[in-house]
Amino acid sequence: MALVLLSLLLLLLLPLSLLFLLYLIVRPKPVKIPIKNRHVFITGGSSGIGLALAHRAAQEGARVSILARSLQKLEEAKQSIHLATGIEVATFSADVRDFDAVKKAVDEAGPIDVLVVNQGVFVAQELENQELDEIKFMIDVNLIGSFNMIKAALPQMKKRPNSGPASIALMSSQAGQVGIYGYTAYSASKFALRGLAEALQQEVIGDDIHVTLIFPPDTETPGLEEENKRKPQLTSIIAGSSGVMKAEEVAKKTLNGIKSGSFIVPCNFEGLLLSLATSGLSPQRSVLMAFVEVVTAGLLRLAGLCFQWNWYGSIQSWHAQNKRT
Ligand SMILES: NC(=O)C1=CN([C@@H]2O[C@H](COP(=O)(O)OP(=O)(O)OC[C@H]3O[C@@H](n4cnc5c(N)ncnc54)[C@H](OP(=O)(O)O)[C@@H]3O)[C@@H](O)[C@H]2O)C=CC1
Ligand SMILES: CCCCCCCCCCCCCCCC(=O)[C@@H](N)CO
Repeated sequence: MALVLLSLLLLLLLPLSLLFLLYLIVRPKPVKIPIKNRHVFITGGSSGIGLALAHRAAQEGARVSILARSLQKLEEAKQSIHLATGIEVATFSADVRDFDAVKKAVDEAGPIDVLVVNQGVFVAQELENQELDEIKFMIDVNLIGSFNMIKAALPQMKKRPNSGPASIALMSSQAGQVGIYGYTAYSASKFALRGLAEALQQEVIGDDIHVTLIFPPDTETPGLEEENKRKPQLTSIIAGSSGVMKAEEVAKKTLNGIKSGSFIVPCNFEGLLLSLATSGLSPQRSVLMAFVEVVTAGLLRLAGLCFQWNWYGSIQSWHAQNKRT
């Protein structure tokens, strides 16, 4: 018994002292990215999570710009935000796949303090049945569109006049942390954002720009409603492990994550476990979170394996059932 306790103590003390040493060497400074009176530019801000975020940012006194394709949806969003907050948001109609259009919008909007790259499209289907056009569509909008946005906004962001810290936030998905049945193209597009973000953070930290990656679970939005009309049963079963959130809740987590300059922002409890289990070599500003990552790593690998076993069990029984009928 005493031996077990001693080894447990050692197990905790070792990472703790290592982290303390690291802390002494690195001393991460906490960041505070203000929102009030700053220019927040949100792509996909006319619907769902982006719209909820635009509402929230406006409420907190930001100057808000939203970009999306449909003029009608943009106009409706503008009116709903005006009705709720009395604030006029600027709207820009552009397709993120069109760099020139995006560049024009960004130039018109003026220097950005907080860029939220949130536009995204998703159609769940088995790769075998999904048309290549649809696969390319998701990669183009979710990934190349994000490159276009960042490339267009970055030069101005670096020259921003009010010299407070700035933020580039990317809306990934829990399907960007773990591959899910039916999401080959979508998961690929969202995993890719992480590579982009990790590399970009090293490039822009010198300009006091902080990169944030948000990983929501299924979220009640017009986009999800559309997706649910044709979703493989197994996609729903596996994604069901993480429940469904409201767009407003995700928007709140997102804005708080941006303000604290967090690199990774989980949105619910399952998301926290998932982020800990997949922390990899991502930057971590919070010493407390770093500690939690280190001491829970082994256990969370076990938890992750249990989820995988469970999912493969579901896949197996689904196949067994579908052969019988
Ligand atoms: N809802 C969910 O379950 C989850 C969503 N996410 C991610 O959150 C983000 C927002 O999703 P959600 O709110 O559900 O989506 P919605 O479908 O409700 O809204 C998508 C927004 O993106 C805009 N958009 C789509 N394509 C383009 C384009 N080519 N150029 C410019 N704007 C575009 C849309 O406007 P318009 O069509 O007029 O262009 C709209 O404003 C996405 O990146 C999604 O992958 C992550 C996890 C879960
Ligand atoms: C250590 C163990 C952690 C376990 C928790 C695992 C839960 C994973 C569930 C993943 C759900 C993915 C939903 C994607 C939603 C989305 O992006 C779409 N609605 C848009 O297509």
